[in-house]
Amino acid sequence: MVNGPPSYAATSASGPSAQRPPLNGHRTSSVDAIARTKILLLGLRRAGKTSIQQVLFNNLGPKQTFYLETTMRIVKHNFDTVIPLEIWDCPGNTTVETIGAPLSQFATMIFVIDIRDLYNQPISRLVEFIVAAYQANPNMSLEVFVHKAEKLQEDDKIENFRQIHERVADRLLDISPEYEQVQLNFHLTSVYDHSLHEAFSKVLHKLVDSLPYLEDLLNVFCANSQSPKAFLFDTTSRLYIATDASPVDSATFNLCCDYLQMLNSFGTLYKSATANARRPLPATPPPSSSSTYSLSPVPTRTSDPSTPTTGTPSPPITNSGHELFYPSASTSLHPSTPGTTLTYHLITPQLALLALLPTSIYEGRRGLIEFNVVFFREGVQEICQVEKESRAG
Ligand SMILES: Nc1nc2c(ncn2[C@@H]2O[C@H](COP(=O)(O)OP(=O)(O)OP(=O)(O)O)[C@@H](O)[C@H]2O)c(=O)[nH]1
Repeated sequence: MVNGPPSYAATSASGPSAQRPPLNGHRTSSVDAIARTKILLLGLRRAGKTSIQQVLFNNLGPKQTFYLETTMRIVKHNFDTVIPLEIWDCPGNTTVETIGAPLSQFATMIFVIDIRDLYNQPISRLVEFIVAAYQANPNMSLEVFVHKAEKLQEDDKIENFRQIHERVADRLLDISPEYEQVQLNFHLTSVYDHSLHEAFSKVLHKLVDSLPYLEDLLNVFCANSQSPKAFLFDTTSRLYIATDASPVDSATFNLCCDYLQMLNSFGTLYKSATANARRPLPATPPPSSSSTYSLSPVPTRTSDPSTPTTGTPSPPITNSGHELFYPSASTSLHPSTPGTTLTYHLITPQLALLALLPTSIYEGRRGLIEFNVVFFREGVQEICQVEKESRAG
């Protein structure tokens, strides 16, 4: 049974603005004067740092990374999602001394190690950075991406991963027993599958102060829509910003990633003059992000529940003719009864709700699903607004 519209009164009234924890590791960038959360991307030469940044945030195809040039100096990349990020892509020879900024400025340090690199050098460099980062800011998230994982067979992959983990822990312990308590997070990643997206999503979760509120909204949406799983995705990077309380299984996550990729790739094919005509556009477009989608205003109700959309996306909203996004779309995953439908609803210009729904609910109770989406959207937009206000100036 699908319930009525959820009430977000508690979340809104006492929520993000009232109880927000202080922002950690945020500093105002001199360029756009908003507090960007800084992420340090480190690792030896050819480890895959630039590939990671480009695949996630610049829509570069995994095979295209082959042609990336060596990074010679630190490059700062801005990316706007639910929080504004500043990612520092460092050259392979960067050391604690040459980084040119206090480590306390960074909210997260990601160190990339090639999974086949079991030698001393990357581990020594990693340990050096961990010690310096821990001393500068014990609350900094320390993440290790054991990268290019797809290159090895399953057994070797696990074994190398374990060895890298063990060697880092041993080296830290050799320096001082104090470092036993350092919280290190290891992830197996590759640009050739969605492991990179899943790992980076987990990194992002630690940086989003409003995560509990977003999760609450997703839990309410799932409960009221009989959805077994729902994600709030960043549409461009395909990182999930939050999910409901049920466990994330990689197969579902991959499916959502693939679906988003398909919508992103085929977007231009669905360019529709009628969509333009239906929705008034602002006289001056809002400031754009590095997202490939435009920052158009999101209507409070994006699709007409009476129009079936199963299997095909709704016409996209376009802004200035070349950038566009879909207000909603859906696809049937298991055509046989009872069946599951994967739905997509744009929530803000950067964020989309992807939810699994029983097909019978999706087809029989569309009005209520759409109604729940409207309430979810209002909650998320309010949270985003609070995030934005807290960082402005
Ligand atoms: N097999 C595989 N190759 C990868 C992966 N990620 C990156 N590469 C390759 O690794 C090589 C180096 O990638 P880069 O992104 O330039 O590495 P980097 O760490 O930025 O290197 P520097 O700029 O020299 O510091 C390229 O040929 C990429 O195609 C991966 O997940 N799997």
